[in-house]
Amino acid sequence: MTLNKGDKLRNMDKRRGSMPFPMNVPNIHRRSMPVDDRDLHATMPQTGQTDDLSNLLRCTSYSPSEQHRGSYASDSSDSVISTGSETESQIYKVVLLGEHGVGKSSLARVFGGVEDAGHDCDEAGNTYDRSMVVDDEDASIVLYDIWEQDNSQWLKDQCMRMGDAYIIVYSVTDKASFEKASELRIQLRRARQSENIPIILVGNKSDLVRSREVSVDEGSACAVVFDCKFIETSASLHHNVQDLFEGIVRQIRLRKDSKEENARRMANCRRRESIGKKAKRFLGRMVARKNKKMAFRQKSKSCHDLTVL
Ligand SMILES: Nc1nc2c(ncn2[C@@H]2O[C@H](COP(=O)(O)OP(=O)(O)OP(=O)(O)O)[C@@H](O)[C@H]2O)c(=O)[nH]1
Repeated sequence: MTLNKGDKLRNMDKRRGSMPFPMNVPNIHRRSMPVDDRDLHATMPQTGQTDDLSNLLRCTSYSPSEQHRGSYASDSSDSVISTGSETESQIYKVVLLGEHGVGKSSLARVFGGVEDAGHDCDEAGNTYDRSMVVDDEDASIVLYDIWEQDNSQWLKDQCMRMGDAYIIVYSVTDKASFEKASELRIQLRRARQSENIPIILVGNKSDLVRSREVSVDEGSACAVVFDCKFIETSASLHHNVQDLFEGIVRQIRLRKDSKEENARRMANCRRRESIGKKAKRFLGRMVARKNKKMAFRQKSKSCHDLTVL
C-alpha cells in the first residue's frame, strides 16, 4: 500500500519523540527533534491531526552545544561532507518545496547520506540533520522534506513560516512542476513579505536529457524574475547536490552574518579559486561594463553563483 505524506505523518505518532531518520546510515546522528512546545501549540489549531503533525514540525532553534557531531564517509564524490570538528556551528532550518515526484525526497536522501537515492522510499515525512563544513566553518542543516500539496493549510503555512531558507524543486522533465515552482515562489513571498529569505530554485533530474521539457535558460530566467538562485541537479547521479547544500548555507550566511564576516569569507573563497575561474570572472565583468545590454545576461549568470547575494 502506498502512503501519502499525510498518512505517513499520522503514522509517525506511533514513533513520537524520535526523529524519522534513516536507520541504515552509520555516523549520521539521530536525535529527538528540538521543539519549543510553547511556540508550536500557540499556533496549532486544536484538532487531532495537529498532534501528529507536531512531531514533524519541531522547528525551533536549539543550542549548538546540544549537537552530536558525526562524520560521514560516503562513496559518492558529491555527497555532502560532514565534520568531526568541535567548534560551534550555526543550525539552519531548510525546507524543501515542490510538486509531487520532482525528486525532493531523493535530494533529501542524498543530503542525508542514504545510499540508494534512486530508490522509492516509503518513510514518513523525513527530517535530515547534517553537519558540514562550508568555507572552513561548521554549519548544521536540518532539512525538512515534509511538503505536500495535499497537506492541510495549517501545515502548508507552517512550512512557509519555519524555514531559514527554502529549496524550491521542479523537474526539468515536467513543465507543470516548473510552473508550480513559480507559484510556490509567489506564495513564499506573500508569507514572508518583509523578509529577505534565501531561496534556491532547483531544476532536478538533469540526467534525463531526452525527456527535458524545461531548458537551463528558462530555469535561470525564472530565477532572475523571482530574485532567487538557480541550480540544476541530478539526485540520481548526485550531481550538484553538494553545491546546492553548500550554496544554501552561503546564502543564509550572506544574509545573517555581518558584512565584514562575509567579506572575509569571500576573500578566502576567492583565494582558493582557480586561475581559470578568476580570469573568467574578470572577463565577464569587462564585457558587461562595455555592453549594457549584457546586464540581464550578467544578472542571470549571477543567479547561478551561489556564493554571492
Ligand atoms: N532520473 C532521475 N530520477 C529521479 C531523480 N530524482 C528523483 N528521481 C525519481 O523521481 C521519482 C520521484 O522522486 P521523489 O524523490 O519521491 O520525489 P518527491 O518530490 O519527493 O515526490 P513526493 O514525495 O510525491 O512529493 C522517484 O522514482 C525517483 O527515483 C533524478 O535526479 N533523476
